[in-house]
Amino acid sequence: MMSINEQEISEKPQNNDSEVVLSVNGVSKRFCRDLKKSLFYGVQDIASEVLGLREKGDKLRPKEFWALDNVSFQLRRGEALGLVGKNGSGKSTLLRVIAGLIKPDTGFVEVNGRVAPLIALGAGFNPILTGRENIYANMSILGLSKKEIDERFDEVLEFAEIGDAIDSPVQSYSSGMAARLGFASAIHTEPDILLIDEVLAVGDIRFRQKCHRRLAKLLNNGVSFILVTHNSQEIFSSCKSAVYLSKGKFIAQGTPSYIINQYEKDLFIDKTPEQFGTVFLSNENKSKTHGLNITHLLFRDKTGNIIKTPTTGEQINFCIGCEVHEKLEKVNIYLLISEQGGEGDIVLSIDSAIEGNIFSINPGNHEIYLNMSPICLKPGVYIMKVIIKKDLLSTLDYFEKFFFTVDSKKAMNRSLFYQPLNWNIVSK
Ligand SMILES: Nc1ncnc2c1ncn2[C@@H]1O[C@H](COP(=O)(O)OP(=O)(O)OP(=O)(O)O)[C@@H](O)[C@H]1O
Repeated sequence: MMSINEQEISEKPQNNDSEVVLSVNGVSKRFCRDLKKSLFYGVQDIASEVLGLREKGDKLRPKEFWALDNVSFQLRRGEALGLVGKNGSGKSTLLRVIAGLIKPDTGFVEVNGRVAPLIALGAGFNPILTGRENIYANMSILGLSKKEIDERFDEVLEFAEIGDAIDSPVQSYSSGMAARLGFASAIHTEPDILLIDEVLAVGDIRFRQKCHRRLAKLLNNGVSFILVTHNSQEIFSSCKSAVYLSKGKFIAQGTPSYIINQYEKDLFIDKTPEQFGTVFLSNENKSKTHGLNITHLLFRDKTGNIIKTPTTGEQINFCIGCEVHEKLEKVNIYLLISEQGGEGDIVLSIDSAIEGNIFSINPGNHEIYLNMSPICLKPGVYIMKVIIKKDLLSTLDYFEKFFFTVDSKKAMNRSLFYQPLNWNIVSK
């Protein structure tokens, strides 16, 4: 588990005075991968509960695992909280526990108000009932009387924009139509807390925008929501804070930019080699005939210390270590940087020759310094291809994939690159 550092604390939303509407306290939930054992444990748990012998659920039985492991956080009135984590990290399970659909094995959830869960597609609709029947069933489960539903029905229908399909069985709906109806009926129950699990992902862009506008309005009226999405942009545009879960554990809570950076970094680091941010090469079996071999690639700060992870906006030197076997003239360096996990587009292409940097290098061991002051890559994981050429054409040596991470020390504007900024107000 990541330690809560100073930055995280300083980046926590500063709304401590507002009312807590949801408090998740040390919640754990265990599941079993084995169907037979799972059924057996289910029967065992029911029997123990009936007989008042229910053991503390803090131990795993064979084939069980923690889908949620001691998760705690709070949600305040009018707060929009994004919930992020890899597939299977426990996000939906957490929402189900909060909605009261499943019982935690340890810990408890305190809710102050009405919770409207919009979990998975169709928000729990019955497929053989019509949209109309489902609205009545759904809204009454959420605590509305028939009269209240009658009064709101037209508004729900208008918001959902599904027209005549309202009288067809929900099983004939597309996933987008079911999501529209689910969202429309949930927001019209006047909830205090909305739980939104990926339902917006299936809507078309226009409907998603309409949902986000409505969510902003609800927030202003004091409604709180938890939004689960794999779309980071949605968290940026809708949420003021975010929680990061990994393997059922609470990892961190903070501003969207801090949490998404942390999450995206972890997402890609899993797939990258151990030599991350520095690489040392053995050139024992390499031919020396080209006159130069790359020995290492790394970053150094201005005093020469090796830095594994450069920080956006800070000065850094990218260093190419090389062993030169003969005097070389007209050497140029070519660097191509792309984002790991991106579309493969080059985010930064540097050809030293273009800006007139063509080097002569004597035999011996050297480090070629590229001073970046500051480094303007945004926080993320990158792959760099390094090519050293002679006479602009022949390749002396190259390194295909140098992986490195760029970190950030503070919250940053979300953009394609970092722009150093200084604001001033000048009196005229
Ligand atoms: N009823 C269940 N029985 C057994 N295992 C379950 C059950 N429900 C969920 N799990 C497991 O619990 C873990 C957490 O699942 P959960 O659906 O909460 O993850 P998630 O973060 O919502 O994932 P995704 O992003 O893919 O929707 C997964 O390993 C999943 O397979």
